[in-house]
Amino acid sequence: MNKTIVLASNNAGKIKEFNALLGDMGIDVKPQNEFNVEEAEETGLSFIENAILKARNACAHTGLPALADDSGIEVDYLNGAPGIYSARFAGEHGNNDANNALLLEKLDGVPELERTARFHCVLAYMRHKDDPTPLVFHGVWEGRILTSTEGQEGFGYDPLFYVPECGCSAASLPKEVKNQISHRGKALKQLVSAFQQQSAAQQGTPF
Ligand SMILES: O=P(O)(O)OP(=O)(O)OP(=O)(O)OC[C@H]1O[C@@H](n2cnc3c(O)ncnc32)[C@H](O)[C@@H]1O
Ligand SMILES: [Mg+2]
Repeated sequence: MNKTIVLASNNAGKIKEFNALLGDMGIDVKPQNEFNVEEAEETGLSFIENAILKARNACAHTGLPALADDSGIEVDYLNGAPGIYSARFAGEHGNNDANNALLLEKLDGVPELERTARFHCVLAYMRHKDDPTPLVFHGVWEGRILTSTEGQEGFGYDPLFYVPECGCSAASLPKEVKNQISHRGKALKQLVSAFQQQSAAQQGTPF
């Protein structure tokens, strides 16, 4: 299964997680900045729409198959915010410290039981820009929002995301553990098994 796929993401944290998870599968994923792909505008109203927009944009610029990830955190007390706007919650795209500070501020004084939240990760894989049947996978990771940051690993909201099954924040988990149980890890496992099935059905012709 040696095939190059463009990874339609500019997020260094995500790219590291993808390399760790897909490298072992013999799938060569190259970030879109290696092809000077311009960032897609995320104008969709759902993770699914945005993931497809990003994948289509990378296919169009490279002529290669592309995989995109649109993800974010849904906080129940905030009626699902920041959701698809997670990267730009505090205004400036990708300012993790500002996003985390704003989340803490909005949940100030909210008791533990009402701080439930979950990460979503939607992956879209497209063979080419006009692919009429993008493959879409969705992984979810349940937890709650801490009252202060904890841990140094990961990226984004990880320092504020308490993982009940581990008894610590996502940013306190070794990366191998996060990759096994996270929203992204779950979505990627579905993708890998779809690739394997397809490859078997096509007698070795990779996806
Ligand atoms: O669109 P690309 O280029 O992939 O990079 P991005 O950072 O803009 O990515 P998104 O549009 O999907 O926004 C997702 C945001 O949700 C947060 N997020 C997603 N997955 C996360 C994870 O595993 N841990 C912590 N925060 C995460 C983080 O703040 C991301 O910036
Ligand atoms: Mg983005």
